[in-house]
Amino acid sequence: MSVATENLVRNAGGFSPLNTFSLLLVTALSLYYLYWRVSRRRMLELAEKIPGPKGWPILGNALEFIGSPHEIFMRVYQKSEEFGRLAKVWIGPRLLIFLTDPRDVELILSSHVHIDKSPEYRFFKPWLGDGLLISTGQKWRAHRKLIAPTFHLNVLKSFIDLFNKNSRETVKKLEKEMGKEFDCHDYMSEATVEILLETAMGVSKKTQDQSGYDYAMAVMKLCDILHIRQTKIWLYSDYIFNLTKISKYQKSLINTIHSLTRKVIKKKREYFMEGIRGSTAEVPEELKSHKYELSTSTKTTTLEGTSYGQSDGLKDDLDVDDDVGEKKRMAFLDLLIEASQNGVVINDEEIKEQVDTIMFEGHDTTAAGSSFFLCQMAAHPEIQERVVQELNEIYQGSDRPATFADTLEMKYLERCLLETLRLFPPVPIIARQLQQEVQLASDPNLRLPAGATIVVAQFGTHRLAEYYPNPEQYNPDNFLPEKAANRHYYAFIPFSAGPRSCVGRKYAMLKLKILLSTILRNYKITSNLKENDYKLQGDIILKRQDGFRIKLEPRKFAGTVKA
Ligand code: HEM
Repeated sequence: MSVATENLVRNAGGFSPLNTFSLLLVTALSLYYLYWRVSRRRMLELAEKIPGPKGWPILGNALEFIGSPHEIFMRVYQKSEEFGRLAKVWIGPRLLIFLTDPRDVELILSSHVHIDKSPEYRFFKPWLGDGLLISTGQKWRAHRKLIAPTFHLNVLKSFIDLFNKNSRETVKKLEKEMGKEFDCHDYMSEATVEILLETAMGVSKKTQDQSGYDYAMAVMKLCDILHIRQTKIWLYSDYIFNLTKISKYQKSLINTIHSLTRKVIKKKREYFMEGIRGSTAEVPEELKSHKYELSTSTKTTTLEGTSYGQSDGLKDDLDVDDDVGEKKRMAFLDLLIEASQNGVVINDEEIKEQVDTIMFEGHDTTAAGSSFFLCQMAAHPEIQERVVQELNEIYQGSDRPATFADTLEMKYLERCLLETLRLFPPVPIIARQLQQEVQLASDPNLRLPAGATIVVAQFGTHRLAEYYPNPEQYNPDNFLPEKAANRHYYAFIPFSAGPRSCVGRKYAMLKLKILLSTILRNYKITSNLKENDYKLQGDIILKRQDGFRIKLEPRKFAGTVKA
C-alpha cells in the first residue's frame, strides 16, 4: 500500500477534531435552517401566491440588482410592468413586495399600524440617527407632533421674503451659464440648502464658512454610498462594510455634513440666549412682500383648488385649521431649541438628528423636483409659454417680488409642477416593514405576510393608465380640479400620504412656486432633449444619470425680475 493510500484509509476510519467540528456545524446549520423554514412557513405560504419573477436558490432575485443605478431602476420598472400592480422579489432570505394599486397603497400608507420603516433605512442611521424619517413608535409620534406645526402655513408665509431673496440670488448666479448647456441640478441643490438654512433653521447663510454647495455635494455622494449598500447584499453586514474603503469615505462625508449641522445649532443657541427669535437673515427693503400685498389683494384669491402636493380629499396633521386662536407658531429650529430647554420632549442629540433629517429631506427632494421641472419646461416650449403668460397676467409688467397671494394665482404653474412630480416623483419608492398580515383591497384572495418589506412604488402608481390616460405623456391638465376630484386619492402620492406623510410638502410647494416662477420670469429655458432621452436613476432620490442639462436665454418680458 502506498503512503498516500495509507493516509486515506486512516483519515476515513478515524474522527479527527476537525471532522467532529464539521459534523456538529452541519447539524447545527441544518437544524437552524429547519427552524427558520418552519417559523416562516406562513410567510412562504402567502408569498407563494403572489406573482413575481423566478429567482435562484438561496440568492432569489438578488442578481437583478446588479448594474448601474440606471440599469437597476429600469430593470425593476420593466419587471413591474410585466407583473402588473403586485410583484414579489426575494433578495436572499428577504421578501420584498412591490405595490402600485392605489387601493392597496392606501391600506399601507393610511394606517397608524404599518408605520415601521424597512431595515434598509438603518443605513441612514450614522447620518440621520433616529430623526423623523427613520424613527418609529412613541419617539416618532412625539417628535412628529412637535415638528409638524413648525411647517404650518402661517409659519411658511413668514418665509416668503427669504424665498424671494434667495430665488433672485439664484437667478444672478445662473447668469454665467447663459447660452451654454449646463446641469441645473447643482444650482438647485445650492439654492435649496441655502433657503433651508435661512428659513427652517433661521440662520443667515453668510454665517457659514462652508457653502451650501459643498454640503449638497457631500449629501449626494453619501446617497450614492447608501444606494450601493441597499443593492449589494454582501454589504448589508456592518462588519463587512466597515472593512471596505467606502466605509472610510462615508465617515468623512458624514463629518462634512455634521460639521454644518453642529455650526447651525451652535449659532441658533447663541441667538436664543441673546433673546433673538426668527430668522437672522436680512432681506432688502424692496423685497419685503407685505408692501405689495395691498396691490394684489383685489384679486379673488382662494385656497380652493390649491393642493399643496396631495389630493384635495386627503387631510393630514399639516391641514389643521389655519388660525388656531392667533397662537404664535414658531419656525423649526426656534421651536426645537425652546423645547429642549426643559429637556423633556427633545434632547440635544435628538435636535441634531432632526436638523440633519430636515436638511436632507428638505433639500435633495426639492432640488430634484425643481430640476425635473426646468427640464420639462425646456422639453415642452408651448407649455412653458403658457406658464409665462400666466406670470405676465399676475405681474402686469412689474418686477416686484412674489407675494403669497401671487402664489395662489399660479394655477397653471402649479399644475405643471404637480404633473412633473407625477412623472418624476423625487422619492420614487417608500418601504415599510409589515408587522401584521394585510388582506389586499385589489384582490381579497391575497394577503401580504407579516415580516415582508412592502415597497410602495409611487413611480409605478403615477403611471397607471386607469388613472392617467396616456400616462407617459406630460399633460398638466391631468391636474385640472375636475380631473383630480374624480381620481383615487392615493393615485397621486409624491409626498407620501397618511400619518407619515412628508412634513415639508407645503413648504416645498410654496418655495418651488417662488423659485421656479422667478427663474421663468428671467430666462427662457431650452434643450434638444425630450423625456425619452432622460436616463433615470432611483438611488434614494430620483435623478437623471445623464445630468439635468438645459440652456438659458434672457427673457425679455415686462415682468422680468431685477436680480
Ligand atoms: C418636492 C419635495 C419633496 C418631496 C417629493 C418629498 C417627499 C417625501 C416622501 C415621499 C416622504 C415619505 C418618505 C418615506 O416614508 O420613506 C417624505 C417624508 C419626509 N419629508 Fe419630504 N419631500 C419633499 C420635501 C420636503 C421638505 C422641503 C422637507 C422639510 C423641510 C421634508 C421633510 C420630510 C420629513 C421630515 C419626512 C419624514 C416624515 C415622517 O416620517 O414623519 N420633505 N417626504
